[in-house]
Amino acid sequence: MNSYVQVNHLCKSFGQGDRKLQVLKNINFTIEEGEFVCLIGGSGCGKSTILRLISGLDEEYEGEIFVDGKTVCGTSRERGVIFQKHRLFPWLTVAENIGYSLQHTGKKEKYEIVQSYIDLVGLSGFERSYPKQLSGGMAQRANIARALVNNPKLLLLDEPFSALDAFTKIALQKEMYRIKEGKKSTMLMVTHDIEEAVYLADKIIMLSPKFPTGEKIIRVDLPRPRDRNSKEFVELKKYFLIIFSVIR
Ligand SMILES: Nc1ncnc2c1ncn2[C@@H]1O[C@H](COP(=O)(O)OP(=O)(O)OP(=O)(O)O)[C@@H](O)[C@H]1O
Repeated sequence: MNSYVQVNHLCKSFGQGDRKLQVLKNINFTIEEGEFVCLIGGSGCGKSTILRLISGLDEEYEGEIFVDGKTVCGTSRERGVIFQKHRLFPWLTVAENIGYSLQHTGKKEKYEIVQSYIDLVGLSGFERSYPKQLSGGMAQRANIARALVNNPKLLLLDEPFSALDAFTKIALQKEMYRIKEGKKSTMLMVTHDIEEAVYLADKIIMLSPKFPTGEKIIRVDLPRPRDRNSKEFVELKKYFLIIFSVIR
């Protein structure tokens, strides 16, 4: 059976001639339907580039990228993207931002859908607020709801919590996993935070040109809900930190 996402022999360069920079060299991995996968690696190793290629925002590469058995061709509502900084429209309210892409949905249905996502991300009471009236964590919640409203089968997240304070970050990590389980979506998240990866991921893909094939894939089999203070969690985190210190 084919995996939901299949990346085969992926290579990507920027620039040409003397200025050519090869960022990705022979990257291979798969993501199964419903899996939560984290992508980690040193700064500049090409994590965001992989996300952009899978999302279809960048279509120039060598190798193969299949999502749901089809070669990725341009962006699609089936693949939602969440960036580090929210991209809410400042002139629209939270509810209007979340419902923005539902332009062809009837008024009553649209209201119900938007409200259900507002509830899902814990923003009830802030429907009529504007982005500038929200905290960083609340804006990112609205951003997540806006991506989820299209019911994407695959959610691509580029360091979505890195600008948040530690408490908000932990709360949103928990909610992200709850949302993934509830909506049965598949998620690929880029992160610098090893603890975040060990907490969330079913599988961690480490990127480094120091690995023979450009990447190393490690399954995280800790039971859920995960306890950040358990011996197994702390040991796994230490293990990743050691590998990370060698490969970056
Ligand atoms: N549009 C572009 N044009 C030229 N070079 C680019 C472009 N996008 C990315 N790069 C280069 O590709 C490399 C990988 O960038 P990318 O953003 O994928 O890395 P990253 O692993 O996500 O980094 P970080 O963890 O610091 O965000 C970097 O050297 C970057 O300068």
